[in-house]
Amino acid sequence: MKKEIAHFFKEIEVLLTSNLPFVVYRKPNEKKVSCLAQKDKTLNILKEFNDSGFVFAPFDDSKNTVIFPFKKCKSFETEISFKSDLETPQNLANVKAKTSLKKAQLEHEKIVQKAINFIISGSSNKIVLSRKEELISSNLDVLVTLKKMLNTYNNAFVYVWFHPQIGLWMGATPERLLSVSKNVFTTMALAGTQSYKNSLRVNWESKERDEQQFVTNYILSSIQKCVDNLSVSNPYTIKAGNLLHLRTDITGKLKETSLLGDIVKSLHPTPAVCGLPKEVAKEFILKNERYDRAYYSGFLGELNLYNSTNLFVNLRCMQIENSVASLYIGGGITAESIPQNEWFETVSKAEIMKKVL
Ligand SMILES: C=C(O[C@H]1C=CC=C(C(=O)O)[C@@H]1O)C(=O)O
Repeated sequence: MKKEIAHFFKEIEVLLTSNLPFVVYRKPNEKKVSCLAQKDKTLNILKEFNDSGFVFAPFDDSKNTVIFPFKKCKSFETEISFKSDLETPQNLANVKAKTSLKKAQLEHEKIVQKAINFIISGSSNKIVLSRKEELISSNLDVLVTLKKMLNTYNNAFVYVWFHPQIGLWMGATPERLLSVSKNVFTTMALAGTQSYKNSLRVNWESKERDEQQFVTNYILSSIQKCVDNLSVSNPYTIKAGNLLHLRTDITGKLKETSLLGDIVKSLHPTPAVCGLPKEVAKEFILKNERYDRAYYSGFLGELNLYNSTNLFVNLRCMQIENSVASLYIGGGITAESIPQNEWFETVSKAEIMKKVL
């Protein structure tokens, strides 16, 4: 059901106080903002990839994926323009760091160096390492933050997701895990980062080219058996907020015998968020990152909803608990990485969420 913009956000405001599970989201470059609100507080776990609803999956693929089943939800939507004109009153949030950044920098650079040594020893080609940055933010208004994300990040998948047993997550991710519509399959290899300085015409160093090529190769080998008529673009530069990334688009036709669940399982987690070989990198991450990634670098989105599947990788995201906003940020490490540069990359990525707080 389509609603007026003001009416739509009024309903979201009511949902935010209701303690019922819901998600509000807008797909990249679309005007439609959708809401799916579950009618009860059950925590529904995804069992089959032919279910229909909105899924929310953690990084660790041995853990459960949550689904808001379409049948148990009410859904409504609105349309906003591309002119970024949602009114956002001054956000009165008073944001400050909870822990010392200097200490976080030392810790991050230490595990990056450990990963570089591990890679140089021949055990792995690439490992994606991340960290969590906690901010104290009194007076944070989730609705204002959502509107700011919608205004600022047109080409991202923007969302707010809530379940009373899990909490509230929000983000603006530039990375599509996969889309399937009428057997047409689309995915992307996204990696490599540099700051945006008023131009998309930039030079990419071998470190970034290599880390992105690892992702492309991995995706192609994972989907080869399931997809016909594969078409692969050349890597090109895209803008995501204050950052630039390298991206390769991959499309094809799903074979009739291919199962969506098998494809998702073979893709996730891709080397854009985990590394190569996948199991070795995952083990390194779970052992060495000193925190739980939870839903950061998992995936989320529409599963068999309105005749298509649109899943995104949960990046540039944060979790809001009481007055603490936890930002999750990471980057790909290869043999050529320099620990201090990797730290600054996470600092730049953190800006994407800080800008909307
Ligand atoms: C892991 C993240 O970004 C991934 C996506 C794009 C570029 C990346 C990079 O340059 O390392 C990462 O692979 C993150 O934002 O937390």
